[in-house]
Amino acid sequence: MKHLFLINPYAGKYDRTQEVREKLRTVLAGREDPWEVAVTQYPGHGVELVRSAAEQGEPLRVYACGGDGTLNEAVSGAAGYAHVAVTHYPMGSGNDFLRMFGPDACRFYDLKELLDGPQTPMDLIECNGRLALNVCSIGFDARIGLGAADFKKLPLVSGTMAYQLSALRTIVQGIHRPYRVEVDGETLPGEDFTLICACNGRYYGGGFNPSPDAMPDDGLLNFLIIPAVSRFTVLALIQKFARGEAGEIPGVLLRQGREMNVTCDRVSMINLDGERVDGAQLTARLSEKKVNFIYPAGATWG
Ligand SMILES: Nc1ncnc2c1ncn2[C@@H]1O[C@H](COP(=O)(O)OP(=O)(O)OP(=O)(O)O)[C@@H](O)[C@H]1O
Repeated sequence: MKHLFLINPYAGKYDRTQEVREKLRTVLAGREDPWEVAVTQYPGHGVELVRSAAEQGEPLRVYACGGDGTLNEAVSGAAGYAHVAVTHYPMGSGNDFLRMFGPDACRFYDLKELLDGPQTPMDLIECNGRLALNVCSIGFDARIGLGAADFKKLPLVSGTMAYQLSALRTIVQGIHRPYRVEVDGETLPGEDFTLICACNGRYYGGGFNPSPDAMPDDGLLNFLIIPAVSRFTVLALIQKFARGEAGEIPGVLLRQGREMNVTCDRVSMINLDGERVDGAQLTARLSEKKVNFIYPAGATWG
């Protein structure tokens, strides 16, 4: 059994590569299993590194040392390889996928818990030809979260301020847009929507909880479709969304299924586990039991 530690030096607030290397030397001292550190050099490199390690054919455990983007890359590289398993050693700013483990989420910070942890097959979302483990979305949330990058580049603008400016721009430009939404062949009623999510996990965007009941191993995706809301009610919507009460928003549509198709009237930002993909069409399809996920023994997500 080989262990591969995939480190993203750009995750979180500063580069922790050296710190992780030192920790690994201590934690792995005396163990016979071969292990290796791979540091990502550019976005997408993690997928290539994990896939080429998987193709060697021997049993492999991959530890994504970074945030949700790094976990996404590790999972995308490991998907479909039965002899490979992946876990998350959280070092990002959000680390949202792990939040569904509740009080057990903090156990992922202990490498020893992960080294011998059990594994279970989890579903993935195939989204416009890429893979996601957690949440794919389009609409108000994606425009704010992904659009913040435009403001982060400006001088004197902090991270929080970038999100506030992005929220302001999104509200001014219009909260809802015309979309055609279809879930498992059923066209959903309505023409204008605020936000559309396909959830395998439960949290995203730094703790927002669109789907408190989503289970990443139940062979189903949870879809949340929020209709058009006014500028006056958007704050109440955000609060409910953060607390996992989106189902109480008037007119909200909740579905469980295997495939959602969304057509937009223009090329839009699509959120895929916190990463940006642009398109005028979103297809989010269940990819059942596609990756093995390692967790601390006894930790639960049910
Ligand atoms: N060497 C690199 N240079 C630039 N970007 C990189 C490099 N390696 C990985 N990346 C990219 O860094 C991005 C951010 O990584 P990640 O999501 O893991 O951290 P984060 O944003 O701090 O955490 P979270 O998503 O949990 O908030 C990802 O899009 C990944 O593709």
